[in-house]
Amino acid sequence: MFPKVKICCISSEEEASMAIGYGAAALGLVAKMPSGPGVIDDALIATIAALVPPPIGTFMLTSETNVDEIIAHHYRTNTNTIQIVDALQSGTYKAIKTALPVIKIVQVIHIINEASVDEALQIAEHVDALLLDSGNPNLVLKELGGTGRTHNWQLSKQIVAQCKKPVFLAGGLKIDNVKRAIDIVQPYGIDVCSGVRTNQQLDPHKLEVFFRTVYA
Ligand SMILES: O=C(O)c1ccccc1N[C@@H]1O[C@H](COP(=O)(O)O)[C@@H](O)[C@H]1O
Repeated sequence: MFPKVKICCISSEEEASMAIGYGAAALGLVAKMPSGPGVIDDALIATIAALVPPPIGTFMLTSETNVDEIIAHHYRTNTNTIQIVDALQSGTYKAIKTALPVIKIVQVIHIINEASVDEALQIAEHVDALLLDSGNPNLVLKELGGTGRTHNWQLSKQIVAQCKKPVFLAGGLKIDNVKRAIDIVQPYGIDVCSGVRTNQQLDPHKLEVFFRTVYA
């Protein structure tokens, strides 16, 4: 089976339409971050999300780590999915589910070393899906995604093999490496930002070739 494709860093209604037109199953809308190229403001996230038809997923990427702040952030953007890009510092996933029962929760795990595998498998029990990325939340200026870098796919492969929830693979995916990444990791979905952009704009040619490569 082919993986679902999530196109991230959507920055306008036009980019949303283009990504959906080429076959995106989900769109990523990046809110305020400590670093990264894809950030847009909450009002624009809400505007784009409201225009996206079902069953397309609208993922609001939040760097909030406090559950009350995450819930408040959701109410400002109203996407159907919350992608949490950093580790929870206070509160529980259950509290988010109780407050927002129909909203899907996707937790990002930044693949750093073998310990990331245990972290992923433990957190998977509490969320709807995982997304494996290449950031480093331990840096002084946190990297929470949008790095354009790949990570150790052997660790991601271990997570997919053992995890009972859907797993998206992200981090530096592009036309030249996406097929190999899929063959190795066998993810439920793949997620791309910089690999389908030119000068930070969504590039229709790269998108077309990317989808063709994924579905080959
Ligand atoms: O793009 C950003 O600005 C960003 C910032 C902070 C967290 C996540 C961000 N984007 C996400 O990062 C992944 C990987 O991006 P890339 O393909 O390596 O460029 C992507 O899924 C975006 O969702």
